[in-house]
Amino acid sequence: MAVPMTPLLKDELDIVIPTIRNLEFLEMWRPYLQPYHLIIVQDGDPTRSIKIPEGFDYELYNRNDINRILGPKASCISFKDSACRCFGYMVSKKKYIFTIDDDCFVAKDPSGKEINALEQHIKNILSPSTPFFFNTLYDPFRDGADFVRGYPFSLRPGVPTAVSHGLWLNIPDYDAPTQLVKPLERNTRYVDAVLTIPKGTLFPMCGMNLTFNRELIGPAMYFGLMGDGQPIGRYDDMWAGWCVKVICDHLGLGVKTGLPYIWHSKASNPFVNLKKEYKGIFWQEDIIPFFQAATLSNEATTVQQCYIELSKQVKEKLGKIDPYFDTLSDAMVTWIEAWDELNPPKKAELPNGAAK
Ligand SMILES: O=c1ccn([C@@H]2O[C@H](COP(=O)(O)OP(=O)(O)O[C@H]3O[C@@H](CO)[C@H](O)[C@H]3O)[C@@H](O)[C@H]2O)c(=O)[nH]1
Ligand SMILES: [Mn+2]
Repeated sequence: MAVPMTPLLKDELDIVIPTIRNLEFLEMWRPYLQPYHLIIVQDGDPTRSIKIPEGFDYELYNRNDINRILGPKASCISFKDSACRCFGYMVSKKKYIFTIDDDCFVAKDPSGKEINALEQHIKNILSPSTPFFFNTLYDPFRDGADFVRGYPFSLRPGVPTAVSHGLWLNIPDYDAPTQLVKPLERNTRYVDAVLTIPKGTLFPMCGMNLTFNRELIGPAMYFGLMGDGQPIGRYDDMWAGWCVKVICDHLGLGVKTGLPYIWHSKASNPFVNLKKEYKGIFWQEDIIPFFQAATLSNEATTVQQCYIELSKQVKEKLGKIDPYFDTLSDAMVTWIEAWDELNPPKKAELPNGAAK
């Protein structure tokens, strides 16, 4: 009798969902996600109870839990913004994270077959990336592909993959101005490709359909301070992506984008989004050059050290744009302190294995 396959990374991966809604969307994902542990970060009013379909193994955190667990350090976790999801990354004890929004459903490929997005993310994250030399036949580690002629053999082993960035059919992740001028545009284009984002190139990381190796890059996955009381929104994942890419480039880690697709069903309100994004749209004309020019010292060999160095540069170079960046820089430090408090180095990682 065939032994049922154990789902890949079943005990090494958590699924983080930020939500202000009930989670009936999980019904559609049940065949693919039920074997995995969920970390649900309930945003907004903690007295609301959200409905979670039967049969899922989960832990649920609301704002009261975040405040109880982090105390004053909870100030670095956004409130009333999907950025709160990063609390789930911090409390997880697993090696990998898959984060998905509650308005993202199972998409179909051009043949009409359902896409198991998590399975594709796992393939992406478990195979190497090629940031140092572009392979024109895309991801050489996919079935039916390889390195093309002229690709240096010395670079073919690739580097460990830290991030797998998936895409979206139907409602694309457009900013508010684009949404306003193209309200009816839907993404119907399924591109069967996975690409490594080359070293030295930034990208707009969307948190809707994202997987990462928590042990390689977790401490850099801070979704910047947004939402209640903050002058900006909908740049949480972008901020994380820029910090992550600079640190991945510094540490020789890879970031992939492309497959898998999910079906993004809900367009959030473009006018509300415009208000949230407004300052970010012009601030980013200074933020991007900052990250493009950012350098980290040779002494920065851990993600935490890299992140603290970045936070100092944020205060020094972006603080002059707006006091928000001073607050964000401090929040970046608080995030690392909270991360290290909840994730003390394992005994083996301590110098000569000394007990902490
Ligand atoms: O205050 C809030 C609002 C929403 N959430 C949860 O976060 C995700 C995304 O929410 P939604 O799908 O309504 O918004 P989008 O504009 O489509 O989100 C995309 O834009 C980015 C803005 O940061 C975001 O990262 C993308 O996913 C849902 O699960 C909501 O339930 C929340 O927790 N708090
Ligand atoms: Mn959405």
